[in-house]
Amino acid sequence: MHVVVNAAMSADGKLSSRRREQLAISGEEDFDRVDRLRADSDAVVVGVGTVLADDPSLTVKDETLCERRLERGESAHPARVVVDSSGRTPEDATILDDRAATYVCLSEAAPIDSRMDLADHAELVTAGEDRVDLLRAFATLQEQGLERIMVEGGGELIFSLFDVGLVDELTVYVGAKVIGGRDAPTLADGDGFVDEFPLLSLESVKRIDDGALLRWTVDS
Ligand SMILES: NC(=O)C1=CN([C@@H]2O[C@H](COP(=O)(O)OP(=O)(O)OC[C@H]3O[C@@H](n4cnc5c(N)ncnc54)[C@H](OP(=O)(O)O)[C@@H]3O)[C@@H](O)[C@H]2O)C=CC1
Ligand SMILES: Nc1nc(O)c(N)c(N[C@@H]2O[C@H](COP(=O)(O)O)[C@@H](O)[C@H]2O)n1
Repeated sequence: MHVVVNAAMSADGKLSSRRREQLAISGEEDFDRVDRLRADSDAVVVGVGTVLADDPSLTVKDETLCERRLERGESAHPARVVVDSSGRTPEDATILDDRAATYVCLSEAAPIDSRMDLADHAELVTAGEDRVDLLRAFATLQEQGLERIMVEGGGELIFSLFDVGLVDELTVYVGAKVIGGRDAPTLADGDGFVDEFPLLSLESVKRIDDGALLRWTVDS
């Protein structure tokens, strides 16, 4: 399995404002790059915080890219995965529509009613007692044939993935705006590291739109 985290942040490291509403930080060229990355993935993963804030579709937007996937014998869109310990994904969330397969990763604490509602629209993966055990959940996804994984956020999930050592690659688009706010989400939130910080090797820097795309691999 190969896990790429991709996100867009402001020049001051924020993924969104303190209102936690979806904000376009990427420009047109970067959104096209993200679309290509999705098209080259088996699954696109987000945390339930992103589903509740953004109601994303996580589908491939460019029809030519969908057609190329079909020609390769793949589904038109990669699978979508929500990491959602207690089954808070709303039943009418766009991510549960029938455009692509969806997996919801739950913990054992998820109530039976939520499970039954979600099971009508998604494959359920249960891992962990109170919180999703990411190592076990990702191992189950791999058993389902999902090898090329793209994680699109948000900051809580990204932190946890670094914490358990699941991230192979990090691509960050740094946009030309300052958002600020101590309560605004950043690229890696969670409890934060105080030692044994994950270390990265810078692989490339590219100007895109009016910002910069940074690509790192994660040191083992
Ligand atoms: N600019 C960008 O590229 C992006 C921006 N965003 C923005 O980020 C914000 C959302 O980010 P955020 O609030 O951090 O939410 P996340 O999408 O990271 O979801 C976090 C939630 O995931 C659930 N979860 C389950 N298991 C775990 C685990 N092991 N580790 C971590 N989380 C787990 C938790 O909820 P529970 O305990 O209920 O399961 C947690 O609160 C929004 O404002 C959105 O617009 C989001 C994506 C990309
Ligand atoms: N790459 C990138 N740049 C931004 O500026 C963003 N705001 C995001 N957000 C991510 O994209 C998801 C929306 O996807 P759909 O258009 O609905 O398919 C959103 O939920 C974030 O994960 N990404």
